[in-house]
Amino acid sequence: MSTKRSGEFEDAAQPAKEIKLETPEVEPPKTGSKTKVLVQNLTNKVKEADLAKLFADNGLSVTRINKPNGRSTATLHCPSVEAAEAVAKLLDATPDIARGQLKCRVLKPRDQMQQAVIDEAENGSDGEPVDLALAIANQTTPLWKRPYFSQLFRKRDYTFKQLNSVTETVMGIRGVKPESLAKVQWLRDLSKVKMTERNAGIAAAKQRRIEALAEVGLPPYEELKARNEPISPETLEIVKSIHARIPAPFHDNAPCHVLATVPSPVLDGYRNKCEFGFGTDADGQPTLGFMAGKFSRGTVTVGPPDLCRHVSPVAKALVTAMRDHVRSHPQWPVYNRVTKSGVWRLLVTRTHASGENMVIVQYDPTGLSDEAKAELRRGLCDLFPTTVSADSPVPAIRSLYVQESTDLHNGLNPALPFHLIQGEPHVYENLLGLRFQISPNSFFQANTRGAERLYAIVRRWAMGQDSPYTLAVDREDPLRYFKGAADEEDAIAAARLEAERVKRDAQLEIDDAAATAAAVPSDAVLLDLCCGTGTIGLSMAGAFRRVVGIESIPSAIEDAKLNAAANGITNVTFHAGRVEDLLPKQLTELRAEAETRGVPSTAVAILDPPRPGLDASAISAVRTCAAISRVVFIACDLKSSKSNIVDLCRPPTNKFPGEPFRPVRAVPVDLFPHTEHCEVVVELVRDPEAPKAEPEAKGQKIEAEAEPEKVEPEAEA
Ligand SMILES: C[S@@+](CC[C@H](N)C(=O)[O-])C[C@H]1O[C@@H](n2cnc3c(N)ncnc32)[C@H](O)[C@@H]1O
Repeated sequence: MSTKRSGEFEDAAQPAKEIKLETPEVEPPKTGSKTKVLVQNLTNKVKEADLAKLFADNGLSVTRINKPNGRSTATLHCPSVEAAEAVAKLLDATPDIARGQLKCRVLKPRDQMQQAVIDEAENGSDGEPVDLALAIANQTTPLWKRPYFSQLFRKRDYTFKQLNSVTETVMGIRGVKPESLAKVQWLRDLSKVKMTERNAGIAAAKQRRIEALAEVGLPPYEELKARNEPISPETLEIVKSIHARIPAPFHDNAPCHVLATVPSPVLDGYRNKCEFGFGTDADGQPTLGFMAGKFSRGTVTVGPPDLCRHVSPVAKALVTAMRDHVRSHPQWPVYNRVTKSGVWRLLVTRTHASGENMVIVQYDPTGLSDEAKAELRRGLCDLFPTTVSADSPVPAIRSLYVQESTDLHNGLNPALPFHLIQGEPHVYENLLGLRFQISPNSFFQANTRGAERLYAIVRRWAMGQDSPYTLAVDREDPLRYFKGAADEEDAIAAARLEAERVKRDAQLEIDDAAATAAAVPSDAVLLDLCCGTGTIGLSMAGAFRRVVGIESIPSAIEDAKLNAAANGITNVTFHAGRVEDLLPKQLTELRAEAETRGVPSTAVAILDPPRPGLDASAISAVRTCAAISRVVFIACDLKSSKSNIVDLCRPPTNKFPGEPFRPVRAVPVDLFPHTEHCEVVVELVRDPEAPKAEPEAKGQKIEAEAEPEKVEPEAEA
């Protein structure tokens, strides 16, 4: 139960010191790098114009002044460290602008890699309006300026919070009798811990935090606060990350251990599928990219993906080619979402590590003659050829599709036909040694290398085994990174650490795969629920007696069957339909099979629901299926789908019969670097001491007596 007293940490979620961690060598910053001066304790009367005059009178170069009216702080952008130091010196020597003691701090310059990106944003790229590119990057990848280790901590923190709230929700479910709650073993384990034990745990965590902070040269957070001085965003970021990394045990009511976030093997250009909308840029020029802001708030300006770290260079090249094509064909205007007129609507790129690329262009055919449509399609075929010369800026496109749409809804419409206008109908991608066919409308994980890591963990956990990979990441000493963040020289050390980690990760993945290959296949049946095109079930078929995939979209099931045949996998069956409808029949088959074999049949379920989670009836079907002894739940949005975990773990009722599950471990896996999103894997097993089902209560909420004792937030900042 989080009892955070103030929003200080959240307020401090500023971009931390920008350190590139993913390449081994980082040059130390040059003194000529751009930097900022943070000023505090200015009098309210001082305006931006006063400061500008002061600097001009003294011949000092300040490129931008930001002093919000009525505030005592200012941020001054300077072209070099020397200029910033001269500015700070001048301000120190100008007492009449200060309220009490003026404080000036020259920020360390950004490291070279980030600087290059920022320079591009500030100086323009390819003629696009610069601020727009930056705004788009900030919007689509809001964490892109944070060091990667800080992004990983943030995602673990998020997982903790969501799992805490699973416990709290189960404790507060309407109508469940307190004695039923008290019989649920995982809740008992949480609540039986006495206050003294909890406080002892909290005291130990507090001490570990103090030691961790001391190692990076910082005092305890309480001491920092007691100084009554502003704490820099960088310092707060470090404190916050250390506190998140060393949670107060028992104070956090997460029902299981949350392992450290597993990093993505690729940090840049990792998305294999991107959707770019057409529109106009800030100068009214036709373009495509991402919308700057929300259409619902009246924004229609579209900006380029140039600075978006998650978009691959290949996709960016396709966007540039398409933009130039649109600008040179004014007879076909871009679609205007306000007037609902125009032609070009959407460009979807599917660019794969296999080197096979697909492009889908959506346009509005309204008012276009058959000749005009044929000409438009011919133009696209010329723009995206199937073979290209070695020096071509755009790659070869294996599959080129168009979709005609007059929908109000933006995006590809799976119900409308996709017309193949050039090349082959499918592209292929390799994943964990298997080859998967991808159609224009197929779901495929957006980060292929990240998905391999995710599936390898799921496979180990589904087999009831540890993943050497997650354990190694969890054991890693996080302070290595904080030490790296302490000063610029250490930024180089931190980058080396990161390079070491990438190398070690590659080896761990090999070890993980070898351990899986060496393991005796489980006698259990693997139920791949919400299987999409079967990637998870197929990649685990070798580890289980047989695999059953269930998916509600029939075309995905057709792809799954083709993928099984193409990879020579014969111990799988795929069924089109809803989990809640088809699972009971599987249960009957399992029973019949058990009778024939003369041994009880057990099943392990992989549950990979869509973002909002599954309907409660599907969860009820899983609970009812007594043969399912273990569930590996994969949440692409844990906040939205955690009610499924609640329903798996709550005491039995008529609506949710069967033994409840208990979460045993969880791990966030970062498939979406620089964004707030991550996948979370939770392993659940049956709770052996479950109470009997009781009728589902309708009506008022009954407070659970067995609510865990509240603990004073001793170790919380
Ligand atoms: C996050 S995707 C997972 C796809 C697949 N496991 C993979 O990794 O490629 C969720 C899938 O659940 C399917 N789905 C949604 N509701 C369902 C239901 N009630 N029964 C079966 N499948 C469902 C969706 O069509 C979608 O393919």
